Amino acid sequence: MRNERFEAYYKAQMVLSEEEWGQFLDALSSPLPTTFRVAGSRLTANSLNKAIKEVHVPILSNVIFEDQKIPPPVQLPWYPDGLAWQFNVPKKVLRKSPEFKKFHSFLVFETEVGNISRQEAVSMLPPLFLDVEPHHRVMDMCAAPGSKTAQLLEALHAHDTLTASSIPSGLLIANDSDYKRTHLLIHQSARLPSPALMVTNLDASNYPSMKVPSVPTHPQPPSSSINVKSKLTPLLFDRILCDVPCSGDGTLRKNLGIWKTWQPNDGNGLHSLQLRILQRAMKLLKPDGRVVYSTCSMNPVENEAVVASALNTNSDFHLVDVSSSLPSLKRRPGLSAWRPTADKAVKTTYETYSAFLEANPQAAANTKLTEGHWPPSNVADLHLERSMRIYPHLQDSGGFFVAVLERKTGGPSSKREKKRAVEETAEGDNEPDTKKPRLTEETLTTTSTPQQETDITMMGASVKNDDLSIFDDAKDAASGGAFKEMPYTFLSKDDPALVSCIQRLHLTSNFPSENILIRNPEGDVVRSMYLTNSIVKSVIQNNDFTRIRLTSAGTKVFTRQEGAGAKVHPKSVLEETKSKEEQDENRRSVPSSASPSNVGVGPQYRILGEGLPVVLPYVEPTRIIEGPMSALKTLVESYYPLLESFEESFRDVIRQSELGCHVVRFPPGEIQGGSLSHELVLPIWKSGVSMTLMIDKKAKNALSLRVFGKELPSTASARQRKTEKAIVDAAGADTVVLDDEGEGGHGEVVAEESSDEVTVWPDINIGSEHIVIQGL
Ligand SMILES: C[S@@+](CC[C@H](N)C(=O)[O-])C[C@H]1O[C@@H](n2cnc3c(N)ncnc32)[C@H](O)[C@@H]1O
Repeated sequence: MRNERFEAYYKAQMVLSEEEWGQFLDALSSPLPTTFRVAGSRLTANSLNKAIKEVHVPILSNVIFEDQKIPPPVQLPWYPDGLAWQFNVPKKVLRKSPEFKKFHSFLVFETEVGNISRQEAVSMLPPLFLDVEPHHRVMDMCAAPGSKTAQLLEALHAHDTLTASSIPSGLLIANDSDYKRTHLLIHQSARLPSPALMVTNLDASNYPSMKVPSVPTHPQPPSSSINVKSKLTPLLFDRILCDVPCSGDGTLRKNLGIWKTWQPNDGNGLHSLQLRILQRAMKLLKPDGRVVYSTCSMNPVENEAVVASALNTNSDFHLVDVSSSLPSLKRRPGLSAWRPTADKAVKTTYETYSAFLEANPQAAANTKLTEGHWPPSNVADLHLERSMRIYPHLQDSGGFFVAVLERKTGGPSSKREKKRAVEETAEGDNEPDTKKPRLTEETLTTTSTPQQETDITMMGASVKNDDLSIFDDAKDAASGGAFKEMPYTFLSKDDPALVSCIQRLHLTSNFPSENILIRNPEGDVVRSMYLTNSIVKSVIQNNDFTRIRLTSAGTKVFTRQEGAGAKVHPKSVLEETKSKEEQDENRRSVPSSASPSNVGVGPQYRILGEGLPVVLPYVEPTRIIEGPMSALKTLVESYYPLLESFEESFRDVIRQSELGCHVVRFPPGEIQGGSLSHELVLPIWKSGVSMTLMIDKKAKNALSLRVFGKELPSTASARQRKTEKAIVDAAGADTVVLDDEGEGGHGEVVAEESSDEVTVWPDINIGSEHIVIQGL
């Protein structure tokens, strides 16, 4: 793979010595190793990582394929806690070696349930340098498809336990200007459900200011709540990630199309948008806050030039020296000299903007090049060497750039100065400033001709004229284009449906029911209820959701259960068969706010599998049923197992329980053919004569593989479900109907799969505007 323009351009930038140049080109033309990260909160991640290290790696260490020893996966030395891995084996080995095939299935299933994230090694870096803590207010300005958002969420959730999720006091707003891609983002982040997450669809370069009530520093008299509205202050962030759209030449090893199309105007055209995004981030940052700017491009015009211009327009900021963080990461310092060009053939490059103008007198009007594309005269003062460049040959990765910026600690120190900085930061920027003139040097980007735009290669994917979503969507978002999301309505704590739901699910009185929202205008209780944390609620209540183009907030925790089995009434058959003591016990758990008229009637809700970790800390401990390994096996292997199929002690407890949703805890244990290394807590649904595990099919598969070492039989599953349901129906009992995701509720559609099918392992391709599903 060669591209003369690419070589001429990068030689002119003097990014590497003669000696390294050959290694650089060799690495660029060899296949990129596969990398993945063990995701989730630290405790679960460490437990799965242990299994990779102690179970999978030893098996994979002795694989001989076609007389060749195949190297096992190795940990990336620089990633904290050894949670990131790399392996480089041909696809043939993954398909044909039984050991690797099994490992591959394990990776696929664990990825599907969110425990593993297939992610390029270098893409894992920016969130690490952002250093997020659970109380931080964080913004991910260009977030889709969301691999870094997932890492940021994990950092917010650092206090999660093995089975329960914490509710962080912080906030993560993940934004992307491409509406479709915000849905990818929502899908991705559903793997780590968080009440602290909001997703918006705005042009980051023009991100509007939001307001939240200021936190009182002294206890307030009760009457002060009247003035809450007047005490709104701009929402500023502790941490902002600007992983901006870029030309993506750092992804050449996997986006091979870039070899054909690469030319210097790719980066030239993106510089102004990148700069505006970074400048907006700097404005939205708290004093002492941190911004990480990153690209998967090696072009200084998209990297050091952007950072230098941003620093020169906001003297409060400096580049942080992070050379001692992640000491095993091999990196090169940022450049202080580079030579842009507008010449597609890269015959000439220019040391200064004036040299360029002198040689091309007409250029000023016709190119996107501005003075800001060149090193500024004060380049030495900016310490661009503190930013970092990752080249592919350094540690067999993609190419990448990261810069860490902070507001100067010696900046506004007195109280008054700090206050002024906050006001200057966001006050007066309340409306999207589409009409405000952009920095004069940058106007050309947004006014580029369609032909110029066609030439731009975005992040590795060739952009066709009608594919320029970043330009279109940015305009759309900034001008408040059509936005068709449903409103966000918080339920009153006394809402009868909510009270009834909480009572039936046996949640404790400290459950934050004031933070439950639904998505419809009238506040009618519909199918799903979402939980947010207090800061998310505050942002929603104090900002028009259409203005901030809010596409998602919080996490879905309860869903209405459809199906005959869901229509439970206090005088259900079961209740009538209970002893008086049991009935009294049930009544005692009704919260005091629940009036007799609104308890036990109306729709049945259940806790969603994905919402359970968030709700678990609030489930009445005495209501959590202890389950044996044999029960777990039966629940995993069958869809509607009859109560008779469970061992006696468990069966008796279940028989005594009400119809509806229950939470079962399975302690670590062993059974023939299975071993559970750590506690598991799962939602089940009890119908008249059967019981169903309420997790989706993918999660069930991952569980089966992890605990019982085998995948569920794929060809049999749909048929098996129908047969089991028929048996249950024949017994005259109500069943809960599993939906197409296996989560229960919408009717049943399960695709039959061919057992020969090669399962694909999704790759969230950071180097592309598009999510790429790749078979290995
Ligand atoms: C490099 S990708 C982000 C990758 C992402 N951070 C991740 O790790 O998965 C750049 C993203 O910026 C979005 N984008 C482009 N222009 C934008 C703008 N003006 N404002 C916000 N997002 C923008 C693109 O839609 C794209 O999803």
